[in-house]
Amino acid sequence: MNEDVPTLFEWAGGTEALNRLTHTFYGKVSRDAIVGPVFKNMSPDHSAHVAAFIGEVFGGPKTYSEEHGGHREMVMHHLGKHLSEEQRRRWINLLTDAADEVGLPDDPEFRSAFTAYVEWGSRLARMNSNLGETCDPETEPMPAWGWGVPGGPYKPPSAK
Ligand code: HEM
Repeated sequence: MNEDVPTLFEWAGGTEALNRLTHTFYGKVSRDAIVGPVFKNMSPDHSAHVAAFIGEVFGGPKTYSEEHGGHREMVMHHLGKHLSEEQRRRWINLLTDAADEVGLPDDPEFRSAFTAYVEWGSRLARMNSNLGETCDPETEPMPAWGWGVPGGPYKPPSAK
């Protein structure tokens, strides 16, 4: 990728913005009747860990890999949770609400990449949650997400 192109992590606003996102999001999750019950035992660090995970996927620091067990650990957290499609969809809807509420960039390019990643990741999380012991998390590398087909950050028409 061209060195002048910011990563999704940088464009999102870095660690501080992603922490704001997940903090607001898990507040909504914990109050929600559909998805709240599966998170009733989440740790106080949960939102910071998920922010670190997403940040790393988006090209930020490798904090989740270096300090929180890496991709394998994330997959392991979902095994046996038996998530339903209704719960996954609510998770996505609440995350999108939180993204708007905390003012994550709302340009078409960023939201396309963001939504593609969480749609993909949440479907894998749901699949893994129903796999039980047949899942081998070792074979799943940490994903690295980019801008995708839109091809880079939004540029206002006058800057093109
Ligand atoms: C892109 C999608 C997703 C990502 C990146 C993600 C990431 C993570 C991470 C990093 C953890 C471990 C947190 C920690 O270390 O404390 C975790 C745990 C968990 N996730 Fe996800 N997740 C995703 C989707 C989902 C969805 C769609 C659901 C449910 C509808 C879900 C339910 C859970 C649950 C129940 C836990 C364990 C909570 C506990 O410790 O009790 N995840 N997730």
